[in-house]
Amino acid sequence: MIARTLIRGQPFIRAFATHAGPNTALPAALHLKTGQSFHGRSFGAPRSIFGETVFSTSITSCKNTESMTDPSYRNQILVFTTPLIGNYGVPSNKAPIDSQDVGVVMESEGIQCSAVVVADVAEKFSHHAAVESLTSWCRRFNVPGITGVDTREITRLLRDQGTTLGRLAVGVDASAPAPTPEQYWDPSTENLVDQVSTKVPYHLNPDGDIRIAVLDFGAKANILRSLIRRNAAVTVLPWNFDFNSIRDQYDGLFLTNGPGDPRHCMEAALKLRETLQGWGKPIFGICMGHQIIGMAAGLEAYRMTFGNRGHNQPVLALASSGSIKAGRVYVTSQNHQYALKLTDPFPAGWEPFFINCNDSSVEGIKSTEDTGKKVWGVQFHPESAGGPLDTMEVGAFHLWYMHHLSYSCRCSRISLASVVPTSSRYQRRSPL
Ligand SMILES: NC(=O)CC[C@H](N)C(=O)O
Repeated sequence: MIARTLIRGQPFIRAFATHAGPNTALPAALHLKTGQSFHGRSFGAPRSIFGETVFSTSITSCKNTESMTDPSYRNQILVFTTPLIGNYGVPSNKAPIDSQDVGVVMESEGIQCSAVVVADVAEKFSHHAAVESLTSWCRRFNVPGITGVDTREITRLLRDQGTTLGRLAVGVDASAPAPTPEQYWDPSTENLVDQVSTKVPYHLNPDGDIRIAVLDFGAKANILRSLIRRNAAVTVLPWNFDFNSIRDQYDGLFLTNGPGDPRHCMEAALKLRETLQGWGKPIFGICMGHQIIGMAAGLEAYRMTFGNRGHNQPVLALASSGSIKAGRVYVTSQNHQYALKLTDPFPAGWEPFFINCNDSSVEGIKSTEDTGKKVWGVQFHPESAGGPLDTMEVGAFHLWYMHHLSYSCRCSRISLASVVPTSSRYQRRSPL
């Protein structure tokens, strides 16, 4: 069969034949709260859901399983801008029993996003590690998908109007009228972290040579893997655990990624403020963890109109640290809707570390050297999975200095004013 799609507005015939869905597929419709509807075919679970519609510009379609199992995508309807998804199939999620691993191959036990939107889903797949199709995997986890829609048009809308509440209607629901604006459910009103964080503390690699406590806001498995593969003994704690009561047992504290609005986790930021005042050991956070560190430092978190999702987000380093050099741009993996507000000057004792080259949002913060503290957070995902490894060293270096408990960051800095435009004109549009 020949599939038709559009490349840059021109009809384009794709002459390979692996990806046509079954003709028996149910109808499906993606409705946006802003009034637009897109009609296509259903794949995966035959059920209708509400969620927040977001797009990812990741072009590594074989890594879609890593995005879909990332707990930070919880309750989101994920639109892939890569048109053909599923041709690599889905691997088994069981990690080898004898490895020093976290037990899963992907980023968590199952699919975390609430639905997926794919221009052209592949029913047939081919990869040495694949055990099932995207469709059957989605069905097993009760996650619906829609295919046969123009994801470029949906993405163009989202990049102009911002992340939008949506409903994926499947089967008879697809021909029912679209919901009224009041009927859309907004996941950002809920504390999603509380739904995905571990309920009880647990240990990984207990014989490791440094002891790291991890506050779990919805940890991606690769963050935990990255720590234990560097031989850290890891204790994973619920997001709102009172770390201050046990902090003397640890060499460092790590705050993970996680879904939703960080302001629902103010409780954790206030506890961290206490930690920052009385505990001099290294603290590092990724994405949600970085936002919590920022809120503890006195910065404000806000909801971005567009968010950044993809594995091709450029960030500029403003300070040198380890192998990271001020003035260099790094390509990073990202998945966030919220950010820390850029203020100039920063709160005393803190400085911006990275800045997004597209929209000037804060991509990293760190404690200043004069404070003697060893704290930093990055908005992007240095651990990748999926994404580029450019900034792996940010995490690895941090772990290294956690281990040696020394801190050196004496190189040049770039002033914020020299790189961030004073006008807001660069921030009006999502940079796709
Ligand atoms: N990947 C993450 O940790 C996401 C952080 C937060 N939930 C946001 O959307 O900004």
